[in-house]
Amino acid sequence: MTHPPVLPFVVAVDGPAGSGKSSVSKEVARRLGWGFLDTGAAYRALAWHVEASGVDTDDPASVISCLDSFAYRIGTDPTGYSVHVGATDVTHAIREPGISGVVSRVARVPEVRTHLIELFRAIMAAERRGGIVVEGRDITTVVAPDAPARILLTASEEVRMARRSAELVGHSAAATGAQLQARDAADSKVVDFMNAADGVVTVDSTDLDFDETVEAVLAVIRDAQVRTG
Ligand SMILES: Nc1ncnc2c1ncn2[C@@H]1O[C@H](COP(=O)(O)OP(=O)(O)OP(=O)(O)O)[C@@H](O)[C@H]1O
Ligand SMILES: Nc1ccn([C@@H]2O[C@H](COP(=O)(O)O)[C@@H](O)[C@H]2O)c(=O)n1
Repeated sequence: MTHPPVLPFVVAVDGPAGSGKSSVSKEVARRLGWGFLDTGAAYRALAWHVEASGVDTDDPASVISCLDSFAYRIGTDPTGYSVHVGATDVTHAIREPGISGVVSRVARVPEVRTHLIELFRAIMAAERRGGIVVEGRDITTVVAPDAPARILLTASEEVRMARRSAELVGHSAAATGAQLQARDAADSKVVDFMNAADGVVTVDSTDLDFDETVEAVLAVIRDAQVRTG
C-alpha cells in the first residue's frame, strides 16, 4: 500500500531588510530540528548570475534570458548552509553590498518571481524533516499563504540599520543604512512586507535581543501547533 507524502509543517516568515528573518529563522529551525529556506538567497544568487553573465540587471528581458542557465542549488540544513550557482559557491559573494544594491532590480521582474516561487514550493514539498522555516518577503502572502504558522518579523528602521552596519565591518554606517532604506523602498513596490496580512502574527524585535526573538517566534509556532492539532 502506498501512503501520500507527509507534508512538512511550514513556518512562513516575512519582514523588511535587517529585521532578523534569516538569522532568527535559521536558529529556530536548528532548535526544532527542521529545515530552513532563505528565499532571498535565490534572488541574490540570480543577481550574481546575471552580473557574472555580463548582462544588465536593469533590463528585464536580459534578466529573463538568464533564467534558463541559472543552475541554483541551496540546501535546507540550517547547520550546513551553502548556496551554489553551477559549480561556484556563492554563499558569501551574494551578501556583498554590490549584490544588495542590484538584487531588487531582478526581484521586481514578474517572470523571475514566478520561476523562483515554483522552485521554493518544490523545495518545501521535498523537505523530509518534520517542518521547514521559510523566510522572505512574500512567503506569508504568496509563496505559502496556507502555512499553519505565519509571522511578520519586524524592528524599527533605526535598529535594523544599526544591526546591519554592525555586521558590515569596513563599510560606512551611512551608506549601509541608505542601501537598506533604498532596498526596502524598491521591494515594497512589489510586495507588502511592512503590514501583517490577515492571520499573520507580528513579532517586533526592536526591544528584544536575539535569543528573546527566537523564543518569541518559537512561541508563535507552538500556538500554531496546538491550533492545528
Ligand atoms: N533580536 C535581535 N537582536 C540583536 N541582533 C539581531 C536580532 N535579530 C537579528 N539580529 C542581527 O541583525 C542582523 C541582521 O539579521 P538578518 O541578516 O537575519 O536579517 P534579515 O532580515 O535576514 O536581513 P536581509 O533581508 O537584509 O537579508 C544579524 O547580524 C543578526 O544577527
Ligand atoms: N521572498 C523574497 C525574498 C527576497 N526578495 C528579494 O531578494 C532580496 C534579497 O533578500 P534578503 O532577504 O536576502 O535580503 C530582497 O531585497 C528582495 O528584493 C524577494 O523579492 N522576495
